[in-house]
Order: sequence, then structure tokens, then C-alpha cells
Amino acid sequence: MKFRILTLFPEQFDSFAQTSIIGNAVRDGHIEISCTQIRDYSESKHRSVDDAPFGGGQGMVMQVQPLKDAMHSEPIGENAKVIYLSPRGKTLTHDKVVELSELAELILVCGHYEGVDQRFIDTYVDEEISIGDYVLTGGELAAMVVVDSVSRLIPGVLRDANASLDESFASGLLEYPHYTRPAIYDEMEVPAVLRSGNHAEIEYWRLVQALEITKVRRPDLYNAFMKHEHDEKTRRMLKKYLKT
Ligand SMILES: CN1CCN(c2ccccc2CNc2ccc(C(N)=O)cn2)CC1
Repeated sequence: MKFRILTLFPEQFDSFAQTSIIGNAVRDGHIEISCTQIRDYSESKHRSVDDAPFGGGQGMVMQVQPLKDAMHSEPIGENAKVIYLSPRGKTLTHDKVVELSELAELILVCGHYEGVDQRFIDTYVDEEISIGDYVLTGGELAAMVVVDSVSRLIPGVLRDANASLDESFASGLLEYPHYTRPAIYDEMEVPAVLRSGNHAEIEYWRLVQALEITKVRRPDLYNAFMKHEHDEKTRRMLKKYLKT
């Protein structure tokens, strides 16, 4: 997967692209992250990329020309999608992340000021995506969220393959609680079942925890999960749970 980031602040991606799982994925060649400085493609003096909004109003708008030329500074692969990160976009979900992870190339456009000229969006943007219902100072953090969530689904990026599928959102439930040593800390003891070595009981306990947490915090996900088909083992545990 190749990520191309169109941004006014490429330096914001330096440590992101070098650190931890994403850094290793780049070094191992599983993903590629290249930033294009939009300002390098400004044709105006002082390298400006924005101008006052037609119709008046406060703030500035990013102009089409620098974005268009930044876009074409490298060939756009045929299996590529152009994503514009904005509060106006469709909210990112696990299903959308899965869909994006199947592409060969993702071009992520990071907006600033009040946004970009609509003609750029109409001509070049395949999808407007929001990472949630809140406002950021720029599209860069939203772009990193897309790179991170998509990259972890690329084969080879996560050590333990099913780690990316086992947990919440993929399974449809929020994650169960996790514990590690010591068994007692500040008089707080790890639930005994987790140290019983009884794997069936542990698996059931984890499912119940996930169901309970999801029912309280995300009843929408809980109801969707209860409507879905599940494998025989999960069905059996659900039946036991619903009896309690
Ligand atoms: C005051 N305005 C500043 C500029 N902004 C804007 C407008 C258009 C594009 C990008 C931005 C950058 N901001 C973002 C980006 C994404 C998200 C998200 N939720 O994905 C939230 N914010 C809108 C708000």
C-alpha cells in the first residue's frame, strides 16, 4: 500500500512514519508513506496557496492550482483513491478501513484554512472522510488516523495476524478487560478465572465482559451483534449468557 499525503506540513509526518508499528512497516516495505508539500506547487509569488473566499466571510480558502499540480507531481496509480479529510465527510468506520486497505494507493489531501475550493473536490476527490464529529486545526491528524487504521490491516504489518481481527469493531463488540502481572497490585486482584487455566471458562468470561461493556457503552453495536449470525461456539456461549 502506498500512501501519498498532500499537506502544508510534511514535517508533521516525520516521527509518525518512523515510529513503532508504522515505522517498522515502512522499513519492512509493507507500506510506503510519501508527503508532497503543496506549497512547492504554488505559482504565485510568496508561494501562497490560499485566497479570500468569494461571497465574503472570515478565513481563507485553499486554491485549486497548487493542489492540482501537487496531485499530478507523481503519477496517480489506477487502483488509487483520493480522500479528502474534512468534518463534512462520511465518518470513518471499520468497514470503510477494510475497504480502503484493499487498494494499492491512497492519496490523502489535508485541508487547512476554511477548506479547499469546491472545484478541486468535484474534480479530484473520490471520497470525503471525517474521523469523527469534532473540529481539528488541519487534516493532518485525520490523515494519520487513516494511515494507521488502514496499515494495521495490511498483511505483514501486525506480528500476530488475527490480532487485527479478534478485537472489537472487527468482532462487533468492544474489547474485554486486559490484565497482566502482578496478580495483586495495590490490593487489586486479577479475576480468578483468568488464572484458572480453564480456557473454555476464560473464553466465556471474556465474551460476557465484552457483551456487558458493549451493552452499556455502545447499545447500537450490542444490538447489531445480537442480530448477526455467529459460529456454533459463539452461539452456544450467547445462549448461556442470555439465560443468566
Ligand atoms: C475551523 N475549520 C478549520 C478547517 N477545517 C477543515 C475544513 C476542511 C478540511 C479540513 C479542515 C481541517 N480540520 C479538520 C479536518 C478533519 C476533521 C475530521 N473530523 O475528520 C476535522 N477537522 C474545518 C474547521
